[in-house]
Amino acid sequence: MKICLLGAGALGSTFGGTLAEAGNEVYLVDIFKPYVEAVNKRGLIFADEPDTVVRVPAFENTKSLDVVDFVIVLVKSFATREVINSAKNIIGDHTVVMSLQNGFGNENMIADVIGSDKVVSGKTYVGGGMLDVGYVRRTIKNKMTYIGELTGKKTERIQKIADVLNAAGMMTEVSDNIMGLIWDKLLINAATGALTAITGLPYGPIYQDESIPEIKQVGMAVIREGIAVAHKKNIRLKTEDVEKIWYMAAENLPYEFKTSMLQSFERKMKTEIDYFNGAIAREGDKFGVETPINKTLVACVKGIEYRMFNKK
Ligand SMILES: NC(=O)C1=CN([C@@H]2O[C@H](COP(=O)(O)OP(=O)(O)OC[C@H]3O[C@@H](n4cnc5c(N)ncnc54)[C@H](OP(=O)(O)O)[C@@H]3O)[C@@H](O)[C@H]2O)C=CC1
Ligand SMILES: CC(C)(CO)C(=O)C(=O)O
Repeated sequence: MKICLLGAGALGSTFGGTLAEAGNEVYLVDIFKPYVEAVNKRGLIFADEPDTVVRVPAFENTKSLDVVDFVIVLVKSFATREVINSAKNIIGDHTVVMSLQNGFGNENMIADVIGSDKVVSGKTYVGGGMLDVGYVRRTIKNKMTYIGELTGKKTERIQKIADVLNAAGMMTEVSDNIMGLIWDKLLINAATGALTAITGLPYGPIYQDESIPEIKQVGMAVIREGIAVAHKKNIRLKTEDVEKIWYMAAENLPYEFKTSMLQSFERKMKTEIDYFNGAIAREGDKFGVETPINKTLVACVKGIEYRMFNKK
């Protein structure tokens, strides 16, 4: 299959490189020039044991590419609209575009640009970490990816994509409830992302030691508000057990684990807060559900971002 990764950071490289290894024709597209140069010069390197080098072409944009069969969007959510607008030339009548990003709202942004008939969605528990430019740690073993049509239908095209991912060793299931899966993960990201980013704490003190009970209380309040919004939207969640969802966020993750939002702050980068707690707050406003705790966390994270980017 001819596949283009829009955004070849930690997770885009993980998916793109693994799909290329399995024999697909893969193109990695990323605006970070040193990455593109490094991958084209010495290949994409996975920190496996031992290292694996995957030869896969990388590009700074899609200008020189033709129409592909399948596009996976893996930029951070705040860059979704821009990246899809810049990649219209590779999207033909039969191209399928899938967001595997965290957060809520990416599918709508993509559909606004190319039409909803070409858009499918996915949620993944696969992990990627960029250890150095073009040098990536991938966590694939026993990590599920769920994909689905926005309509919930089990179509031939979604099954074909699942087959391609499974053939590359990425365990994938087609779901008829992709919106439910999006919200299951949204609750997890909203509960832990902002609280860890604001406090600067890894999971250990929060989950293993339970040193600060107030953090768990606030995290659970975030989840409760999210479930209330999901109810109004008729979203089918996997579980509504608030405490279970709180602990699911830390399943199989080590003491020193840092959420993606904390990692963004540590790299002095913008966060996906608008698509995590911000999305719950926006949907709450739309459906008449109060979300004061989520709104407070959005305000705190945005305040920190402002301070970071407006230093005098
Ligand atoms: N990493 C992980 O383990 C997981 C990540 N996710 C989700 O996956 C998504 C991607 O995350 P992750 O890979 O960690 O993020 P990264 O920041 O590592 O990767 C995103 C990449 O996209 C690049 N980019 C930004 N704008 C454009 C553009 N217009 N065109 C091309 N490339 C662009 C960025 O470049 P630059 O940095 O120069 O802006 C960066 O290299 C997020 O939604 C995240 O929440 C979900 C599950 C696990
Ligand atoms: C690992 C997890 C699920 C947070 O718990 C995550 O997706 C993130 O860090 O963004």
